[in-house]
Amino acid sequence: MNNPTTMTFFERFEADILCGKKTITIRDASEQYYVPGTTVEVSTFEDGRVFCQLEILAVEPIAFEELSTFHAAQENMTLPELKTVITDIYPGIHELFVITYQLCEPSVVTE
Ligand SMILES: CC(=O)Nc1ccn([C@H]2C[C@H](O)[C@@H](CO)O2)c(=O)n1
Repeated sequence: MNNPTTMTFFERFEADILCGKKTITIRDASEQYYVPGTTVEVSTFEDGRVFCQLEILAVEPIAFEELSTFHAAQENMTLPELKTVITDIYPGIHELFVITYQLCEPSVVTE
């Protein structure tokens, strides 16, 4: 899918994204088509509630075995926690993509 404009996150990661502690997400090949420089609308996976916009900064392939404490810190996790999360979401997967993003400030609506 070219130039996707939406992304979902599990609700349990919302607070870390909004306070800037989580600055990457690691996804499977189906989500490799985000385009750096574009802005995506972000909603919860569970109920589709929109909670922010993110600017995509980079999309880079990575093997599961290459995940490091650096990636874990960017996810606000330890490396064992990150590997468990990914294994639970994507059992048996090796080819992954690191999507780096930054939080967009909410736009102010004026009259
Ligand atoms: C539908 C779906 O896969 N949604 C996902 C996938 C991953 N995440 C989070 C969990 C971890 O913080 C990283 C690494 O996969 O991305 C998610 O919130 N929602």
